[in-house]
Amino acid sequence: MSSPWSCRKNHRSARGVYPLSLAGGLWAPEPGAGPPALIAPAPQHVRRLYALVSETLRYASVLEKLLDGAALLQAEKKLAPQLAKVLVYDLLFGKGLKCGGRWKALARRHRARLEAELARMKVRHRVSRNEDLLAPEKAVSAAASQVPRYVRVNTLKTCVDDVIDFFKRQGYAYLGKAASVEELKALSGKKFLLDLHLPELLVFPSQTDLHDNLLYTSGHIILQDKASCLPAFLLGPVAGSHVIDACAAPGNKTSHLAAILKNKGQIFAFDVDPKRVATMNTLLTRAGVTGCQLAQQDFLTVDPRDPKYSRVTHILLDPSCSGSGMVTRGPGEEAASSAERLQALAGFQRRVLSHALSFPALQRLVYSTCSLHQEENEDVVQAVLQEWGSAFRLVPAFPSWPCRGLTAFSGSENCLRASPAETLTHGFFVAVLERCKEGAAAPR
Ligand SMILES: C[S@@+](CC[C@H](N)C(=O)[O-])C[C@H]1O[C@@H](n2cnc3c(N)ncnc32)[C@H](O)[C@@H]1O
Repeated sequence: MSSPWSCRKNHRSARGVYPLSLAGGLWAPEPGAGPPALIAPAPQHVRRLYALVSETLRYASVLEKLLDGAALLQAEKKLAPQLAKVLVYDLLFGKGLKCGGRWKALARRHRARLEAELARMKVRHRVSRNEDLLAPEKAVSAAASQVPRYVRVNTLKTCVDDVIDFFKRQGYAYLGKAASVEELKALSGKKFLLDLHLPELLVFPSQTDLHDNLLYTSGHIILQDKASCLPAFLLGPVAGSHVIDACAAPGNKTSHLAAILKNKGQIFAFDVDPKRVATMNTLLTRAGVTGCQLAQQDFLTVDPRDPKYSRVTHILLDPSCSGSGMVTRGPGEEAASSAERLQALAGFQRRVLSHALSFPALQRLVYSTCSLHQEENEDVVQAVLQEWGSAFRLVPAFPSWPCRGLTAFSGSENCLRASPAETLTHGFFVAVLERCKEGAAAPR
């Protein structure tokens, strides 16, 4: 931006002048045109120049990501980064390039790639307006403060009616079953509702702290986000089933599975992290879970042909992910989801999902992440389904759930997504896979 820009009234390009356009568009010098003739700027052009520069600066971080994504500076080695930002700002967000010559031609050459990158960015951030790209972190934390306190009743130890009575005795007003997400959003003070989607979930205002509550410390209630209750609910094994929880610690979904199974059947729970396994052991005991074999083991090393797992019909797979959907995270943390890290995570997620599908008696599997990234969600599901040919299919996950998978491939709307803004939950993704009747037994 340190170039000696000056303004001129008419729109014609002229060698040797560095004019900025009328109406906020950019005029740029012909490369190699020699030193500019200095033209005294008219006041209205100074205002437009100022507006262009300050708007470019306002969008600087978005523009940097667009330049990176489209690899513009790698493709155009002579293009200075600051000039690139102004050009791209004007091309995509301004009034359209009004400059002539080589810069305009350069920007137009990359237009399709830049526009595609902008479209992808909007899909990733689930926004439709350019403005909304400016401070996604702010938008997320504002939405996060609206996420209610969800309380899952642990039916291994108590029932919904008893918990409602308990809270009423503690001075909370019970407002019945919610009819809409708006009702959840409007909750305040010492009031609570029964959730509209999940039968054993109570909903309190977001500031409600129940960590010291007797029902929590005794394992009668579990403080678990609504989205995180979806995987076990949608896996829905009948009592007596054999189920694997592949990446299980700290075990909220495992104890939910045990509640759905009424402690009848068998859960094989694995986690690679010894500390998390120790915590999980304590929490499962507190929740009254029996019939669960917990192993500190890399799930990828578990042998699907071991006769021990010959009756496993259901698998819950909630692998490590970027966590970009977790709304309690600090604003800077999203930056850690570099392309490299995402690629590594997605590679692991594909391997672990494919491994899970190789259990011979498997009928139904739920894959979930608390990530917003398509790379860890729809893309993983698509790649593994392709790998397995016609052996497994994606089935509609909770058809009445309002927020669906991104349109990444045909059928991806069968997946569901959750977000603070749309479903008043953490950001989350769920896919439900079922074995096809005539399906092949091994991946292609
Ligand atoms: C998202 S967390 C699981 C949360 C858990 N499902 C719950 O609801 O409480 C992912 C877990 O996967 C575990 N993990 C990562 N790689 C693994 C592997 N190869 N085998 C088993 N567990 C793994 C991590 O240690 C972590 O505890």
